[in-house]
Amino acid sequence: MTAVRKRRHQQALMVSLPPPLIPAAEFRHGNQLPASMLATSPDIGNLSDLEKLSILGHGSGGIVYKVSHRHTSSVFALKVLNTSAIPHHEEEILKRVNSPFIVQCHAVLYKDDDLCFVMEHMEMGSLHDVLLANRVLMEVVVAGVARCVLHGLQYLHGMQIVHGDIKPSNLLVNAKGDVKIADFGVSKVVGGNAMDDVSDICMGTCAYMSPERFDPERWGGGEGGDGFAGDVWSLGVVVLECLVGHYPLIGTEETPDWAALMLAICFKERPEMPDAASFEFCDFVGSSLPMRIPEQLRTHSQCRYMLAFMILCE
Ligand SMILES: Nc1ncnc2c1ncn2[C@@H]1O[C@H](COP(=O)(O)OP(=O)(O)OP(=O)(O)O)[C@@H](O)[C@H]1O
Repeated sequence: MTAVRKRRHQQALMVSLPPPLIPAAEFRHGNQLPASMLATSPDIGNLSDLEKLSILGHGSGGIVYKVSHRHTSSVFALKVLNTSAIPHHEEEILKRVNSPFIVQCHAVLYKDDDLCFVMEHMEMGSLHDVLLANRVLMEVVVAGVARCVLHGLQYLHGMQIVHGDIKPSNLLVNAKGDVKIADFGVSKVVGGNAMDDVSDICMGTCAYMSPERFDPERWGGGEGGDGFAGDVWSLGVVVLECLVGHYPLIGTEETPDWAALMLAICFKERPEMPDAASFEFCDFVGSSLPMRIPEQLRTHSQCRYMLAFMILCE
């Protein structure tokens, strides 16, 4: 079995991504951030300025189109949400954030019942699409993904924003291989110094939820929980998934229903690491997904965030 796994790993398809933004050596030694290369927002005042080219994807609340700006020929992604399904804080958060690690929103437009976000177009689609095409990613690529997402989370958390739904389909990849965080449909701005009850955060996708989001009362996510560490937990699951090529917390033969996920997330021992994974990789994932740590430690969940980030940047 071990030999098969090793062979499978060695056969990992060469990823069609360009080399990661941050090479593996920097993953260990933590050099400076790449310079921010934010595009200046063009003047998009009207939906009629945009020509629909194709459909990029469907989400729970709407459709995302690839569009072209009629005057400049610049290409964007247009996310159209029906207002009856408006996610709570998406508009407010998108207008607030500006980071090379977050998918940029150039304009917010309204038409009848539709709320439309003109977004930076991420040419390679989501990390979910990349995984479907490549099955697994090499560790050096996964390290670049982890670093980009952690920088994005550090930025969001610094602005008191809990993303709440970090998963492969919400991490988008551009033509250069940069990975950026998208979709603030269930995000929340945490108020002032007094952290809100994390159970108040709209629920993201079950499979990537941390124990305290899954079961706040049992795992210290209620009063005193801050919700930030849950984003880092989700990243840990994503990172492991990229390396093993499937959702890593339950077996491929198991049905990922609520009960199976609850048992795996809240009660399982540490997930099995791939044989070929480096010590640093195992350490990073272990810090993001500290299964079975004492309950009182979970309430200081910011520790988990700091720990994961420090290990990555040391
Ligand atoms: N800026 C973008 N550039 C390129 N493709 C995009 C962009 N934004 C979204 N997409 C594509 O559209 C899909 C749907 O995105 P959307 O944010 O609406 O929903 P989702 O995150 O997939 O689902 P849900 O909102 O239900 O969690 C994404 O998975 C991605 O493939």
